[in-house]
Amino acid sequence: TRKSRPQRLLKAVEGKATLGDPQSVITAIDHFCRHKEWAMNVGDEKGSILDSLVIELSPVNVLELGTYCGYSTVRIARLLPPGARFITLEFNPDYAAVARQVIGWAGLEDKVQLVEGASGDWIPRLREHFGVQMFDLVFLDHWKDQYLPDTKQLEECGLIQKGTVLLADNVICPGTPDYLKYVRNSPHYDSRYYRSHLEYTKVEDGLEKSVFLGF
Ligand SMILES: Nc1ncc2ncn(CCCCCNC(=O)c3cc(-c4ccc(F)cc4)cc(O)c3O)c2n1
Ligand SMILES: [Mg+2]
Repeated sequence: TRKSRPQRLLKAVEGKATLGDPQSVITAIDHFCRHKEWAMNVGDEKGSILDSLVIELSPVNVLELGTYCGYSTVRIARLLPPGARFITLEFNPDYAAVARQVIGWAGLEDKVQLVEGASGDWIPRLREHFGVQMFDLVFLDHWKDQYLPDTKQLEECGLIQKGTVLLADNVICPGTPDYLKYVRNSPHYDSRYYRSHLEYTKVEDGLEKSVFLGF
């Protein structure tokens, strides 16, 4: 059977990137998505905003919801301080298989724990399974209608505490209206929109950064 798009994306990485060099993996994926086949990575424009926020925050405990091919996983992991821990959840086993290889090609496999499964099932188990107390940064990039229920579940499980930063992709396109309303109207979050474009296109999209102020 014909290879899937993630598998073709991986081939582009293997053909162009340098083993152990995260930047070359990022460049190879962006080139493939811009010139060969569009894919739903956060991309280079929003990726630069993501980079600057990770550098500024220097998070120790990071959670990513929705790994896909591991593009944002590599972007984040390459900037983390030594000793940081990064858990990324992926629902789709085919995406997860590709992401493991992309992360491996970047030489970042020791910094990332890729967990296969649905966020809703895993969030209540993160503390006892991984011994993580709270997250400094949560990057939301999975099903758009899951952003809000998962945020509420993270709050209830005490995995979001004062100072935790939620960074949400696609708040305009495809859009996450209920999540946006919640974080922008809640007195417990200080929210800010970083205007950008849908990856590899001229369509408007952006990232919403929401800092939890504590209950
Ligand atoms: N619960 C749970 N737990 C864990 C999980 N892991 C994966 N999933 C399922 C997530 C499936 C992929 C999510 N991402 C997107 O849908 C997405 C789409 C577009 C887009 C597409 C077409 C257009 F025309 C315009 C924009 C652009 C983006 O940047 C996107 O991120 C999970 N679910
Ligand atoms: Mg996205």
